[in-house]
Amino acid sequence: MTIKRRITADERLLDVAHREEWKQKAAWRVMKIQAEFVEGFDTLEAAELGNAVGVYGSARTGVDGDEYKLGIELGRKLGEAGFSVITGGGPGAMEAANRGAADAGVKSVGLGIELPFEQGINPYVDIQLDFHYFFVRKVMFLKYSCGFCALPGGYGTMDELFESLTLVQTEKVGKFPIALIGVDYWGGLVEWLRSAMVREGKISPDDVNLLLVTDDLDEAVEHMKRGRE
Ligand SMILES: CC(C)=CCNc1ncnc2c1ncn2[C@@H]1O[C@H](COP(=O)(O)O)[C@@H](O)[C@H]1O
Repeated sequence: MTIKRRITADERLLDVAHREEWKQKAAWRVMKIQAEFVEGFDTLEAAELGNAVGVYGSARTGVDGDEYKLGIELGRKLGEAGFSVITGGGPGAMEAANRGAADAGVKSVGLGIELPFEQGINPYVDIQLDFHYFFVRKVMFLKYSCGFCALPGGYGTMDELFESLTLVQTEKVGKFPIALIGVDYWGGLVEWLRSAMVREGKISPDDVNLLLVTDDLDEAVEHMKRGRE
């Protein structure tokens, strides 16, 4: 099946090719962005998520592999520990974590995003939001989670991870545990943080300790409990 490419709201806002259109419709777009914030806050306040953990991870994780099983297990263990689970609502690792949360009977949230090639929200989400703008969606992740777990992922996962890390490092958010699940996958990145960023003085040695890197899901869940109210 071929999926038709569509122009997204983010693209219209950011792409220089749409500058003329932006000039004419700037005020309307700002209102649309505002409406997206209002809708997000309203829905997630009404959802009464309690303590929730954001789970990031690849949209491309296959349903038949060990990584997908790991995602289900993580969602389930977080749920059993009393956390709601928030993901991007897409396929792969997001779907796995939502599935585990649904198995555990806790609230399973999907912050969906409009993309040029729409994939749709995964079926294990019970509270669904659909965003046009990545930046609005990121605020929701951060406002309604008390910690994050990152399963192996690509650029999208990195973006979400480093946004969270920057906010913790700059003390914009307080206690906010972050766990990277998968020593083999993440070990090289953490090694590079030490050998390049710390060595060149771009971050302090303690900044690396803002990340827990583990294969042990129980350890990750215990770590998340440090972010609870
Ligand atoms: C196969 C494909 C491109 C599907 C896209 N469908 C998606 N649906 C929802 N969130 C997404 C999607 N792609 C990326 N993201 C966001 O970026 C992260 C995954 O990006 P990546 O696959 O690691 O880089 C997720 O945590 C999610 O919040």
